[in-house]
Amino acid sequence: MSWIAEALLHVHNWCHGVAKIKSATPKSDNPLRFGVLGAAEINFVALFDPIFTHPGVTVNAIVARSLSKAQAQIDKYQLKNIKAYGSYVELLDDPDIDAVYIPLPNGLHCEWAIKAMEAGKHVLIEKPIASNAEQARRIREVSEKIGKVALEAFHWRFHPAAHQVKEIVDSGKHGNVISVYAQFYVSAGFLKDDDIRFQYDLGGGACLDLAYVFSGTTYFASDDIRASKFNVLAATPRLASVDKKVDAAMEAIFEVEQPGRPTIVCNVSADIARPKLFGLIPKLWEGTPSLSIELEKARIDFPAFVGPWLNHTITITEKKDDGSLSTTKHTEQCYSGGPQWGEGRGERWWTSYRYQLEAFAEMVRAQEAEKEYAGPTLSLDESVRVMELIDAVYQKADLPRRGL
Ligand SMILES: NC(=O)C1=CN([C@@H]2O[C@H](COP(=O)(O)OP(=O)(O)OC[C@H]3O[C@@H](n4cnc5c(N)ncnc54)[C@H](OP(=O)(O)O)[C@@H]3O)[C@@H](O)[C@H]2O)C=CC1
Ligand SMILES: O=C1OC[C@@H](O)[C@H](O)[C@H]1O
Repeated sequence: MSWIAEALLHVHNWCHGVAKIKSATPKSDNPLRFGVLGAAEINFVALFDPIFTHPGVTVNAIVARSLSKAQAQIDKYQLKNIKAYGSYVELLDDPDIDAVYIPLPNGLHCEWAIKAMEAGKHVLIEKPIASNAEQARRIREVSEKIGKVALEAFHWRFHPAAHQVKEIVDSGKHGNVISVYAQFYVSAGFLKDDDIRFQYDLGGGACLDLAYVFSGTTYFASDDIRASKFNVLAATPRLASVDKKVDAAMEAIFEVEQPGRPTIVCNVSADIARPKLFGLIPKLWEGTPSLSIELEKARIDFPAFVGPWLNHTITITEKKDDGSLSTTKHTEQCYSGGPQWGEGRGERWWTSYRYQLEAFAEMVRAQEAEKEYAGPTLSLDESVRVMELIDAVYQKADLPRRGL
């Protein structure tokens, strides 16, 4: 599945001349040294590519359950000066590793994030942070106790476009938020039946795999997610043919209640095996994620909210007095700087993963220097709240929580 993101990234990098920038990026004397837990498909897009343009970060080791698989990934991407390991514990024992990236199946995130922190490493954990809220709380507890950074890799939250939309919403200029809608579909056939996403024991299911729809709706609906109360009103799954505990698709409606604000209704729709048209044609036109925010005086459309680095638009359509949409529209884009990074930070060509890496590296440096990190972030409290919402959706749908 990640081959699609990788192909798009190659086109993006080619269009922006990133190859030259990569070869012209020297590494600092004291870089943050990453070890990668698993030769996962997503490694190139989410970690290697951003590292190539970050002067302060290197990848120093990859481990796979078989040494030859780790070595094969090193060879495939022509990575230099990297150790290959054949046992996860061996990598965690390596004193030359400062931080561990965890692109394991969701059901293994919690176990290995905790083991990595206990081995003295900071952790960047692929989304979703864990299989359920209880596991997410355990990660938060260990991170706080040991004093290591643990960050959920919801990369879209680090892109300036997301911050721009958030600022527009929070400005109050368009009134209160009434509702938020988010969808993300993957066409049937893109994921094989034995994919980790269809395995209950590995934390499979549309809600967890496409958790962006929960992260997106709650981010824009909540002033402070810690003070928001979520009530799941409806959750309708379509079960996977390979395992009836796994949601191939989920449609859910939930309310967000917060002090001093009108209740907001959120609708989410996620599908990891979207049925084809006439059973034959993948509905590729439905393939891009999308998100819309209905406010009292306007509607904001932020399609491609998950991958704004490729190309995005933020369209604000004003409403007439009767609440219907007017023809007055305004479209903007934001690829660098923005309200949270600030003027001059980032580049047009930075992917959301590159922004995420920038933030993670700064968080680690701040933590090590016992300083406050003030840049864009995604707190473990937010990660826990999103997982609590997903647990509640599974409960409403009469499906077992993952990770039991
Ligand atoms: N941020 C993003 O844009 C994306 C994030 N993701 C997330 O990344 C994670 C990995 O996804 P993806 O790269 O597609 O998955 P892959 O199946 O390619 O990778 C999963 C890795 O987990 C390891 N693994 C360990 N135990 C098991 C097991 N019991 N069964 C299967 N694999 C195991 C394998 O490692 P080994 O090499 O040791 O055999 C494998 O490399 C998921 O959490 C997913 O949600 C995925 C795609 C995009
Ligand atoms: O970005 C993504 O796209 C498709 C999903 O299956 C994947 O896990 C997700 O992170």
